[in-house]
Amino acid sequence: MSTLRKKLVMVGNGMAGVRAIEHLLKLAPEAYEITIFGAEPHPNYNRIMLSSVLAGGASMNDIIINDLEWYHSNGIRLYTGHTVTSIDTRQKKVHTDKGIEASYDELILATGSNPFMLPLPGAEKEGVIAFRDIKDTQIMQETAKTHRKALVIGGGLLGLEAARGLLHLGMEVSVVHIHEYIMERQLDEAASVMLRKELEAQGMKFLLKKQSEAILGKKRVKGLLFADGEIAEADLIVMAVGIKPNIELARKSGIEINRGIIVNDYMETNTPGVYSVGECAEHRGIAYGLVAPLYEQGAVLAKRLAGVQTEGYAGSITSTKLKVSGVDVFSAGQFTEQPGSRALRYQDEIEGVYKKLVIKDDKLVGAVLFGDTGDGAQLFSMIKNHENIKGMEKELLLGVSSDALASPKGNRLEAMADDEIICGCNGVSKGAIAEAIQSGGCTSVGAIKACTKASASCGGCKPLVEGLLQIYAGDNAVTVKEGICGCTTLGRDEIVAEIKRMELKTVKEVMNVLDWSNDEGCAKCRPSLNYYLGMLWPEEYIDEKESRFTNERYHANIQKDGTYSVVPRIYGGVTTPADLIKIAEVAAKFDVPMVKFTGGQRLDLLGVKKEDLPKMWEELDMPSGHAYGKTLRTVKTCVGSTFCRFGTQDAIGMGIRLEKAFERLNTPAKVKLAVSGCPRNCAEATIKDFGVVAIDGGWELHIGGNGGVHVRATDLLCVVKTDDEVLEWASAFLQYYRENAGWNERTAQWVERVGLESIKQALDDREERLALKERIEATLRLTSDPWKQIVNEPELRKNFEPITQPETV
Ligand SMILES: Cc1cc2nc3c(=O)[nH]c(=O)nc-3n(C[C@H](O)[C@H](O)[C@H](O)COP(=O)(O)OP(=O)(O)OC[C@H]3O[C@@H](n4cnc5c(N)ncnc54)[C@H](O)[C@@H]3O)c2cc1C
Ligand SMILES: NC(=O)c1ccc[n+]([C@@H]2O[C@H](COP(=O)([O-])OP(=O)(O)OC[C@H]3O[C@@H](n4cnc5c(N)ncnc54)[C@H](O)[C@@H]3O)[C@@H](O)[C@H]2O)c1
Ligand code: SF4
Ligand code: FES
Repeated sequence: MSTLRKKLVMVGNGMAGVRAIEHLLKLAPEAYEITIFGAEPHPNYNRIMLSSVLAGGASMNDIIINDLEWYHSNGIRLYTGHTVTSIDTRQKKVHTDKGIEASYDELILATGSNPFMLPLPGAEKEGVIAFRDIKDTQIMQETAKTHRKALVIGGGLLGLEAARGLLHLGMEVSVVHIHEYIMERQLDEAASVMLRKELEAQGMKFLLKKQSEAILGKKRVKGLLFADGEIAEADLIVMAVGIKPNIELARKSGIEINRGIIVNDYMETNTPGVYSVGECAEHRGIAYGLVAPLYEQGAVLAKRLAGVQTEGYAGSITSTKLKVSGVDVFSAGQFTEQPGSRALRYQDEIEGVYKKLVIKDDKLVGAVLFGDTGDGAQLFSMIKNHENIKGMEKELLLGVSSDALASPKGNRLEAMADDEIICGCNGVSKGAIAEAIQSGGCTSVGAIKACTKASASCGGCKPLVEGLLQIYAGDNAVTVKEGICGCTTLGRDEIVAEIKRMELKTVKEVMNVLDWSNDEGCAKCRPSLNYYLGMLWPEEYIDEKESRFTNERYHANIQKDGTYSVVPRIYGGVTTPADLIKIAEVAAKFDVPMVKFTGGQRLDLLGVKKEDLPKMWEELDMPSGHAYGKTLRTVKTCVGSTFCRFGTQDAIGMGIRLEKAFERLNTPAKVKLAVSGCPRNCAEATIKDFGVVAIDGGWELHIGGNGGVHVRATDLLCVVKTDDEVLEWASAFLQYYRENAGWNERTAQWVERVGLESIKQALDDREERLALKERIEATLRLTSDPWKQIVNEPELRKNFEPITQPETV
């Protein structure tokens, strides 16, 4: 090693510091003789992934970022298990607890944070730990083998990830949170409630608005006492109530500190030759606790040490993604409204999706996503780049398609600068990924992950990595089959095939036999399995109510204010004076705040209290309109030849016949039909899932249409002559859709995915059509009106009594 090299010493062998060294080695490999002291007995590892290790998604070996060979080959002297105890800033020397002394020309303090431990009486007992490092993770893994009850104090990112991991290890887990809403530092109330409900469905319990007072037990923890006098039993308590920058060494050495070690834009402390980077550093009043900003700091520090021109570090906007399998939560920037900003919200209780965008001066400044976080990375990029989004607000809120995100210059990804960071967790830029694809020959996300580490931690950047793969690898891009959710690697077709082959009959059995990673499943797989099992075994399978969304469990559409709606079935949109009088009387008797005609030609009684639902249905004595859930909704008709002078066929008669044939049918997603009496198509049949349009001497049958956000016109399936043929084709089409589409896949998406020709081919053969018709009729014969059942069974009526416990989704 050259004696001309300056001596660089780093205290702390964690993610931020070593990242800065990696950069420095690229910029000036010969400039320094480097020595690193790390208190932990390990080489640099990915702390972020401890959550995955706990939840069974990675092993300890997977999380090593730089192995000992890396230090060796880069000429770095590494002291693991050494804590630096003092710095002599005048002599420029550091000392460790094991008696080592090292002199430096430049010193980096990268000491990270310490977990904040609540100073409760009894906090020193055995079984009370934090969740910060490999040692803590190992203690949790070991404890789960011999003990059952775990309490996690703190419902933030770390607490929830710890709790999910402990559930995976088979423990009973309750999260103790001081506020009413979990993750209040990242989420608004709506998203927080949705998250809690989903985690409850996965088996996690919550003790909210609880102030911990003392830890009980003799040598080992036995329980936790709260300020309200209640006690929760515990064999293990994990504290996850935040972190505090590790500044003790700096304080003792006279380096300027506040909450963290104070640094300027070049990561310099007030002491010449001493720098700080990572969670221990405080820049412009902020000490960050996420890796993306720390990596940005590291890049600036490396340039400074290498003598490369840099504009300095100007602070970061941050984004977070909860790493819990089966739960998609994303938060970025300023997620609450402030004076001068406004928020746009979208909530779909049925799909379990919530989106909120906060906009200021026509720029996106913050976002919260729950249930569908696919757009998170793109939205975050728009926030960071202060892009003007005027005119794009609606598209951004309603499921961003790549078109909506296309910048005026073309695709946003293409327009991004090469040095823009794509993977915040691992600090990987667009340029690095492009190079891995173009020069490194990577053709899949897995290969890019192995080569650059992009998408190796929280996975939030995966959609962007996939996008870059499409741009740079084009047709060579290998898309890897995805599981239906994070609980399994199996796709829809494999699961259905295995259920059939092994004759699996319950949701639990499927999860056990097919090796689900989450014992309780998640909001995506539970309802999917419930549907597939019901579709495959109509006679034996008993619908699992807990696998359904609120609307389907209460057979009513929940409204934004928590009330419900009542929609009786009105076949083909045709009613009678007697039915209208009955509806009006019930609406008046129960003080229904609003009665509205729906787009599906029926009457919607809105604002109904849950407890009134059974009584109202009893008095109405009409079939349920199923205006909720995944089933046949309406059959819209025009007046057809009955009254219209253009009509060539009886559209009303055909509509009523279809609605009576398929009402109560369970389908992968909601299904709407329409019948028009001539090609003028007044019933808008060509934007329905199954549309029937009269022509001279017969009917055109159309499939795969959709109104709403993503409008799609139907494809023509065939032309038939008789009414019976319409029924035959409709039956065959609907059953084929039931048997082949993914749960929650509308016919429009399904037709696009499998192609019109494949459906035509499958239905072309009459024998096959009749077999499908026979199967749908067998299923339909087993259905009954849900409200008739509820009205007549006192046990079922009890579900509608007011409840005080939170509902689970
Ligand atoms: C379980 C878990 C999950 C996380 N998930 C995410 C995530 O998904 N996304 C995200 O952005 N962030 C996440 N974080 C936060 C992220 O891990 C930290 O922000 C990051 O590790 C901080 O890096 P650092 O180098 O500043 O500190 P650290 O990684 O803590 O490294 C500091 C090192 O310095 C050592 N040290 C301290 N004092 C001395 C001394 N005097 N002498 C020698 N050595 C010393 C410490 O032992 C430690 O090893 C997570 C954290 C945890 C614990
Ligand atoms: N997915 C991720 O990005 C991820 C995952 C894990 C950790 N981290 C990072 O690690 C650090 C530590 O995470 P954290 O969740 O501990 O910190 P945090 O500060 O984000 O959250 C702590 C939570 O504990 C709650 N709390 C505080 N005092 C309490 C008390 N007495 N009783 C009950 N609850 C109490 C707070 O209300 C808060 O919600 C953070 O910087 C975090 O960003 C990030
Ligand atoms: S679609 Fe034809 S038959 Fe039906 S109302 Fe319109 S014009 Fe009349
Ligand atoms: S942003 Fe977390 S893995 Fe890429």
